[in-house]
Amino acid sequence: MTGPATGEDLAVRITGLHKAFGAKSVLSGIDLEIRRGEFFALLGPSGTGKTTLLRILAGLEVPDAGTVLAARRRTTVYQEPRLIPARRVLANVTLGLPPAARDSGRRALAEVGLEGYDRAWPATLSGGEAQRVALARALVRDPEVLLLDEPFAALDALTRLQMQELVAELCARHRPAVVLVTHDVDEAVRLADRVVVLRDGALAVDQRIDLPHPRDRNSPSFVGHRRLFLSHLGVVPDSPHFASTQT
Ligand SMILES: Nc1ncnc2c1ncn2[C@@H]1O[C@H](COP(=O)(O)OP(=O)(O)OP(=O)(O)O)[C@@H](O)[C@H]1O
Repeated sequence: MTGPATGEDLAVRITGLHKAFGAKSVLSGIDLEIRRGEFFALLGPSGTGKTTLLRILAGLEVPDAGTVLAARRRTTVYQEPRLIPARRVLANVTLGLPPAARDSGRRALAEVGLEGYDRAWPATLSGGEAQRVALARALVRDPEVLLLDEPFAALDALTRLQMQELVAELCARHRPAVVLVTHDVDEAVRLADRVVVLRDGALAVDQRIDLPHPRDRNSPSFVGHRRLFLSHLGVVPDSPHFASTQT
């Protein structure tokens, strides 16, 4: 069953979650609680069920067994911006909302660095700008749970870093619970309060990251966390760089 989260502090509570596609078991007995305002990252090899878990949280997929309780206002940002080409930027941001939402739509655009883009057409935007619009569209809905499904994966490396900074800033200001699905270990360690590795249908590591923001990717603690997650992902950190920076 999927329903509203109980308990004042929790944004998500998952108990005994199972999901299979045909004969293939994808999630087997997941228990997970995510607090309000917590930035939670889910790492895992390709095909382990990260997106399936996110889709279950979004209410787009139904579990075979278990209980999924989640705060009511949930919004997803995907790898691709999913804008409607025939609608201008502001109309995309406020899609489905009453006309009075236009002011908050403009404010959300300003928050993502796109002040004055209200009347632009999606086709005229760069990939990074389009993804900023997708973030504004999520923001204007004031989500209690923000679901991020590899939102930076299609961007070039520099834009990705800029977007990570933007998301860190927005989430620190608005404090939704965030569930970030990513392959990028550094992204998870840069952004999250807590990182979980999903392997073979189960949660393999559940690690808090208490480093202050902004986080220095070269600090010994950052490097230590990176090594921990890489080892749980089955990547052996044996390069000279790793050997010289490990803690
Ligand atoms: N609707 C579906 N029908 C059948 N199989 C599915 C369906 N959705 C997902 N799967 C399968 O479930 C498994 C987990 O998929 P999922 O997309 O959740 O993994 P993932 O960890 O997000 O992978 P990636 O990191 O590559 O995006 C895969 O083997 C996938 O093929």
